[in-house]
Amino acid sequence: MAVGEQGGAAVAALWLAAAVAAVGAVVLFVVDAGVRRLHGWYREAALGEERRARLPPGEMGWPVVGAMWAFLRAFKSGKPDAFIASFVRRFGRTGVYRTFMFSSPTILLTTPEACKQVLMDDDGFVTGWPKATVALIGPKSFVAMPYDEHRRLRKLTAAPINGFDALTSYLPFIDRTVTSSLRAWADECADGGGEVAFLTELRRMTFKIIVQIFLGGADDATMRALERSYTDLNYGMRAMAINLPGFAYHRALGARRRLVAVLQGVLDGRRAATAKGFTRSSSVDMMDRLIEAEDEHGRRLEDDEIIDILIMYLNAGHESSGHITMWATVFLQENPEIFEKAKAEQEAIMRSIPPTQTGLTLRDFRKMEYLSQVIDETLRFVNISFVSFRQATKDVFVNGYLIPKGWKVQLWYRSVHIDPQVYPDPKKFNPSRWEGHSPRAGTFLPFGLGARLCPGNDLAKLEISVFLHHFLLGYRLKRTNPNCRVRFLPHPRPVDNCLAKITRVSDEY
Ligand code: HEM
Repeated sequence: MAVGEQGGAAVAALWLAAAVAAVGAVVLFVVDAGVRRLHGWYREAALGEERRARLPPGEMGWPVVGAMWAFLRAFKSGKPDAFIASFVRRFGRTGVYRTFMFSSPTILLTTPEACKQVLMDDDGFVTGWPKATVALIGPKSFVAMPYDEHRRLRKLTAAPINGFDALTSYLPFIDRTVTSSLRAWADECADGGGEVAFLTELRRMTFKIIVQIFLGGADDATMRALERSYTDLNYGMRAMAINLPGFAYHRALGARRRLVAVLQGVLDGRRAATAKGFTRSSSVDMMDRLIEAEDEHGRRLEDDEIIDILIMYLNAGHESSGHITMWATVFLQENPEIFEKAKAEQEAIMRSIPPTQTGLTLRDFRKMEYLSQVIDETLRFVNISFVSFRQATKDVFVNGYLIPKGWKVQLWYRSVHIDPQVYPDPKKFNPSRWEGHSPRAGTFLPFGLGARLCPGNDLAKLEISVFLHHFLLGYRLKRTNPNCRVRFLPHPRPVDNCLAKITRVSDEY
């Protein structure tokens, strides 16, 4: 073949390949659009025309996965806000969108007003955690409990954690645990120039505190076993529910089985001791309260109910507090002006404490106004609980759009906290924005709102404040990888768990 002919054949082949690719792309586009439309029709047809017309904008996406890929992609690529931003871009700033996630038709709510309406409507909504999460936390815990049972057990368990008397009684233990932990880490870093995984250590510390409150403490081996299991449990919480070896969800189910076994062992020990007539020397803890609790018909809780409530509380009671303590410390250390202002406040508080007083009191804690602003700003900025789950028990209209009975609802606290209309310059860490500012209802939701408001909110703030108080007065943190990548699932954290050197800077410590 002549050279000219060869060139012509190559060009023709290129044209053919381009034509095949173009046809392929069109076919893919048509198939993709068709499958999405079919899935939408399948999920929405039963609503009938009138109700369908009132649905918020959005789409169901592909069967089975829906928006899960987009959600995981955004969070795993370090751009969590890209997920909701894509709804805003495609469907407008309605603040209410429909989609398909965690195997269910779902409504996403992203504005303070919409979140507040749903959180305050106990008649129209119950909790709606994905089935896979319920299987991990426990079907008999608060995440899946009927309304009346939830009210009763919440009352029973919340008062002993959050009231003035409860906090006063926990404060000395928190104070001791914080000071001894800081001292131990500084010693470890001093010897041979070592480092600590600051987040891992903080999670251990907050876990120790919550185990003391709920189980009256535990030996080191039990504590480590529980802690490790909780780490696996949490990784599985926001992962795809694939129960196959090698997947996070599979490991999390194994972790739950181990947690049940450990807690069953503690419970059996308590029951056996009671049967033999032994009385415990230490004071009453949450496990005792749950064992003794009776409803109005004299019914006591079964072992599996007690264990599920404990698994939930022990998890909720240490993960978020540990993470927020780490971020608040990091932000303080990264912002010298904020650090100095917070430190000056703590020094003033120390000067006001009478020499006869040992340790901090709740009165001192109440004087920590600026530190409280630092913590609120950290809660807003970090968005540790970025979303909450509900399910509609009847048709409800939000912002003029229908949430059909039975559909799941996701409340995007994260979107509320980074809305520039609510928080000007939202990507700036600025504790002073809280000075003299009482947030409008629904605009600040780090602990949720309404009947499911976090029962540990005051305890969490107390723990974090006590830690920061001692840190500001006696220690400094130097991160090994200050620009370390942040992973956003299950909670925002640096991938190196905040590897750092802790240095003691005051002789008082
Ligand atoms: C900084 C720390 C914490 C944060 C950011 C946080 C956040 C939250 C949020 C947003 C909710 C509401 C979930 C919803 O609306 O469905 C919640 C519920 C809950 N939290 Fe916390 N929490 C923290 C600390 C604690 C502590 C220390 C405890 C235990 C002592 C605790 C125990 C619980 C429990 C049991 C629930 C479920 C309440 C219910 O369904 O009635 N949390 N938390």
